[in-house]
Amino acid sequence: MSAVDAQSEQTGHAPIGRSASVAIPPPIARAFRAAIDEAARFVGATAPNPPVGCAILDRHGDILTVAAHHRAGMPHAEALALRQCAEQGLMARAAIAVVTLEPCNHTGRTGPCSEAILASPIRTVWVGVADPNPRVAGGGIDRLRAGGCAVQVLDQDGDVAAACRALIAPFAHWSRTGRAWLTVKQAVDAAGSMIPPAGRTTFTSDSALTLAHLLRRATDAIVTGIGTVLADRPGLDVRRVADHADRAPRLLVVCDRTGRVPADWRANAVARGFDVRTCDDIARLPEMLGAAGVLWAMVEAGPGLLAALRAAGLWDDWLTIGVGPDGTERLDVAVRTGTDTPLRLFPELAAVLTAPEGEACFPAS
Ligand SMILES: NC(=O)C1=CN([C@@H]2O[C@H](COP(=O)(O)OP(=O)(O)OC[C@H]3O[C@@H](n4cnc5c(N)ncnc54)[C@H](OP(=O)(O)O)[C@@H]3O)[C@@H](O)[C@H]2O)C=CC1
Ligand SMILES: Nc1c(N[C@@H]2O[C@H](COP(=O)(O)O)[C@@H](O)[C@H]2O)[nH]c(=O)[nH]c1=O
Repeated sequence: MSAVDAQSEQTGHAPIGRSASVAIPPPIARAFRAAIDEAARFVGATAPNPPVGCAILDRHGDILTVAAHHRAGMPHAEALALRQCAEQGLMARAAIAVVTLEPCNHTGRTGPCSEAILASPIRTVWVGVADPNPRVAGGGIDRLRAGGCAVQVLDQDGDVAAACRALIAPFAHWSRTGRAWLTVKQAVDAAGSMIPPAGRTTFTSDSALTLAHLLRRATDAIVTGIGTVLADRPGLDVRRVADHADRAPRLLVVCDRTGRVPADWRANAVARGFDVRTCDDIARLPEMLGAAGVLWAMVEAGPGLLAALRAAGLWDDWLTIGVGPDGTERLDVAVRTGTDTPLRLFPELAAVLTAPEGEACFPAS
């Protein structure tokens, strides 16, 4: 019996493969954490594919290798992890795969991961969350079971399962609706105003600005309003944080009904690598982004556009950063569609999300 199965037995929880509720044995939880962290490094690089991480363990629960999907067209996490195992001469010891998302069972840009796992010595698979993609939806798990693997899918509760769902929240939303996930990021000063002091475009703290750039890096597109473009001539590019996987958003959408985007600003944005488009009907914005392969977009706009998005219910989560009335740093998150928000991936925000009362703050003047 493996250490991992033994752990289940000692704790009295159902062993791998049963559908009954299971506590995650510590070696498996550790492997999930490693796979989640690796996948999180590529959030913002994989669209239209989801970010996925995979760890391969030996029968004692020791991690042999960890890998993630880097970008569409490149190997899936499981395929890369198996390749690393083989390259390192560790394949004979491979016994358990821990995958944040159900392995695929179709031939897309790469071969089916279920078959790659079945062709290896691995016979136990832990899955963080079933694939919401209708082309996969349970097929990978069924194929693995039919091929002789014991497969355990995590329960809905618990931090590990929540992190696996957070990783694919935009992908799940896009797969079901064709719409991009919209995160509004709003900076406010102590008086509740969004308008920066004269001569400046930002006013929040150093750490808040870093968080804003981390968010830019994690998303696939930035949405702004023509008022902001005209007032700030914003860069909206990723700075302040390293961009190891070339994750900077490629698409920049300006909500503008009157064709006022200045040619020189557009040319600058294009020179920085942006595909600049305009949107004259915000009702169509999520579909427009989704059709462009955007899973997750961040809105950085002024009070005019934010009020319109709020009134139309066109947001999935809403992050307010800045200074509270008492002068202290504030960080509020409102989540519209349950708790499966990708903002959970940011440690600073995970703390806010688990707070009993996440206060929502909506457009300031
Ligand atoms: N603190 C913060 O987080 C931020 C602050 N700002 C600040 O905000 C100020 C600019 O704010 P504001 O002038 O309100 O500009 P916005 O960036 O909010 O852009 C407003 C424009 O959005 C367009 N828009 C509004 N509703 C719709 C709709 N339904 N469909 C399509 N387009 C729509 C309109 O374009 P049209 O006129 O063509 O109809 C409108 O003029 C600046 O001072 C800037 O520094 C900006 C970003 C973030
Ligand atoms: N004022 C404000 C923000 N505002 C957003 O940042 C834009 C400037 O981006 P850039 O030109 O790339 O530095 C600005 O036009 C607006 O969209 N963001 C914040 O994190 N904190 C702030 O205080």
